[in-house]
Amino acid sequence: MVDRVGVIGAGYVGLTTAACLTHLGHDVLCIDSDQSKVDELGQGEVAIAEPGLTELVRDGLICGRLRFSTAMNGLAAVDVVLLCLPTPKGEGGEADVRILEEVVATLPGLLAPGCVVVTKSTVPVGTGNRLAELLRDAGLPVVGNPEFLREGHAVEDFLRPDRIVLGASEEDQAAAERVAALYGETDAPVWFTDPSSAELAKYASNAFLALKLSYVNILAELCEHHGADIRDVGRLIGLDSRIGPAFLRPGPGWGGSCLPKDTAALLRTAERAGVDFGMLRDAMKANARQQAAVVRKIRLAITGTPDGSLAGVRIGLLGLAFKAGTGDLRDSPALAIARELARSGAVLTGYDPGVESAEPDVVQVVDDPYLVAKDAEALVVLTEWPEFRELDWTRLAAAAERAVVVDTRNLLDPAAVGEAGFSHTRLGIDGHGPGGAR
Ligand SMILES: NC(=O)c1ccc[n+]([C@@H]2O[C@H](COP(=O)([O-])OP(=O)(O)OC[C@H]3O[C@@H](n4cnc5c(N)ncnc54)[C@H](O)[C@@H]3O)[C@@H](O)[C@H]2O)c1
Ligand SMILES: O=c1ccn([C@@H]2O[C@H](COP(=O)(O)OP(=O)(O)O[C@H]3O[C@H](CO)[C@@H](O)[C@H](O)[C@H]3O)[C@@H](O)[C@H]2O)c(=O)[nH]1
Repeated sequence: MVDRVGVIGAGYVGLTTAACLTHLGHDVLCIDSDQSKVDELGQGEVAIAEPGLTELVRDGLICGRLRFSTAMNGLAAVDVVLLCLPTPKGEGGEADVRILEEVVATLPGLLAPGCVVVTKSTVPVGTGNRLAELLRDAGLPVVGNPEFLREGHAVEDFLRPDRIVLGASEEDQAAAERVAALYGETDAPVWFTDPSSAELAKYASNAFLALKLSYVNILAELCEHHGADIRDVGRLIGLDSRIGPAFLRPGPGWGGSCLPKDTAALLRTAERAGVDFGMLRDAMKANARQQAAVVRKIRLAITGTPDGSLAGVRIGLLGLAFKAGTGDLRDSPALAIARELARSGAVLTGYDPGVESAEPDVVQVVDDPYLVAKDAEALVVLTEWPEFRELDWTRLAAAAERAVVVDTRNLLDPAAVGEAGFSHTRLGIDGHGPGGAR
């Protein structure tokens, strides 16, 4: 069945949702309060780099089933409206749902009775029940449908998700069925549950990933103390089907627009409920320590001591985004490390295939990876873009003042950087065993 769908918010989640639902045959009106974004999208210009997204947006515009607007009144004609609004980190760590609540408060005056209101934003447990109560008198059923897409894989994850979660009260089950039908034929398990379970499942999923990552980052440190290799340790624990191989690569810390804010929000939820979720607090602390440890490694590689001065030292950064495949700088560990290096007096140049500009007082962004090496005393790989492996390391060595590379993603080919004369610092690989020199 073709539905007339409204999507509010045209960011990573909203634009992907709008474009993919159009692709699945629906008629979609996508609303955003940002006039310039709406104008650009109406011209088929997509500012975020997501494989396949621009094509889907343009296909939708051409066939006339995808429209963009800032005007909410067009929503009067839709059967389902999906809320894809920001829920940023508020004071004390909890999710700030004010934008969402302000928009929801306007819906009874805008939507036709029977229109299904769907929360795709990540919202704290209890939000769905509260919204359902608020909208019941207006005859608007509410369904929670948390989104699990990853940046850089947004379209693929939306169209082929691991699961579709629908959280609704007993009386809104028919509405939940209607939302499930939006996705058409799918191989994914479609799971109907209550609103609170759907909300908690979303936070629990991100928090579990964060726990796994902090675990592997600490293991990498332990590997260094014992001369072990984190790649082998990760592979060997990942072969246990109960653990699985994903999310076992150490790095400069986990970041992005979701994991940091969602772990903080879940911790706050637990604190409010009087539930001790100390392991989550520890994982967050370990993440902050990881970024500090990387800064110490960089100091050590350049000055020979973990506390050495970086005043006036030129450092080239390869990668600024929080992970490869995106230009997103929100809560990027790479940028946090850059800030710390800049605070210590280092002079930074950075290149990232997805990033055109960052914080000018921290790092000068260039559009050529070889420029970051110019007169640098060290290169630091902070984001795992595969193309960094393919760089001409002899050329980089020639441009640099000193051939020193700190590879916080264990990405580079040791033979290629070694042959070019670089000293190569990695995470959890090159330790010297107990009592060895560090
Ligand atoms: N980014 C992800 O990978 C991802 C994945 C799953 C879930 N989520 C969750 O989805 C939600 C949205 O995240 P996002 O990354 O898409 O955010 P985003 O910041 O990329 O996009 C939000 C959009 O909402 C618009 N907006 C803000 N206020 C508005 C208003 N009052 N009316 C209309 N539009 C308004 C903004 O202009 C922006 O375009 C959050 O709750 C997030 O936690 C994000
Ligand atoms: O082995 C690994 C895997 C990931 N990371 C880091 O972990 C962070 C998070 O990566 P990822 O989860 O891929 O980022 P997001 O695109 O923010 O996606 C997460 O957050 C989204 C928003 O809630 C969810 O929808 C997704 O399911 C969830 O994976 C990044 O800094 C990565 O560099 C590592 O350091 N090592």
